[in-house]
Amino acid sequence: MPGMKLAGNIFLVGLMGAGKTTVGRTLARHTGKQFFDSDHEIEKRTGVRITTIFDIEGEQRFRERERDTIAELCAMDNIVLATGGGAILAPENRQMLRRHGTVIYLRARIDDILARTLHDKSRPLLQTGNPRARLEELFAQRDPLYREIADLIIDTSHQNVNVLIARLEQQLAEAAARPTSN
Ligand SMILES: Nc1ncnc2c1ncn2[C@@H]1O[C@H](COP(=O)(O)OP(=O)(O)OP(=O)(O)O)[C@@H](O)[C@H]1O
Ligand SMILES: O=C(O)C1=C[C@@H](O)[C@@H](O)[C@H](O)C1
Ligand SMILES: [Mg+2]
Repeated sequence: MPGMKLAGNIFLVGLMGAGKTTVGRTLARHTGKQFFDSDHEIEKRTGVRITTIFDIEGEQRFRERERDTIAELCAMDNIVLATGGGAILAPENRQMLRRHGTVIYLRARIDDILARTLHDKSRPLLQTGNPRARLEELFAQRDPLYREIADLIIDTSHQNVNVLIARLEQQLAEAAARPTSN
């Protein structure tokens, strides 16, 4: 729904391969907001890929970089932000995202995520012998956290990206028209 008006920031959360980057770019174009991706910002700042940060510094240091980056991006206005899949692990990030914008949880089935990420080596947490088991663990741990902060939950399975975005924009417009309940 190009031209739709929805004030403020929109934050996309969800597992790797849920479509945050893909959906976020288009949503930003349709809403006239600036698009950011926290993973890309971290890569820009460090000058290296996420996998390299994991290899050299470890996941914990990556999470610190991610926290700093999320805090800076949350201080902006009128942006669409695709967050890293694990950004919601830190309670500070969850609080920050809730406070500073509308949070959309893109929910995907494990089978879809496996298919979408099969040939992509850029996600260090999936470079294991059994990516399905890893994804099941991540889903069990994170689904409640994504839900905890979500204003909207969108199921992305069996959805062509364009249809998905149209539905998402319709729900956002409906949510914006409703009196706030929280
Ligand atoms: N609804 C969809 N249907 C089919 N393919 C999709 C859909 N959404 C995204 N994809 C494809 O899945 C892949 C992963 O999408 P994307 O990179 O946007 O996910 P992400 O949530 O940003 O992942 P990450 O957390 O790892 O950055 C891309 O190749 C994208 O084209
Ligand atoms: O799910 C995760 O923990 C991650 C997802 C990606 O977006 C990257 O932030 C990184 O690969 C870690
Ligand atoms: Mg992404």
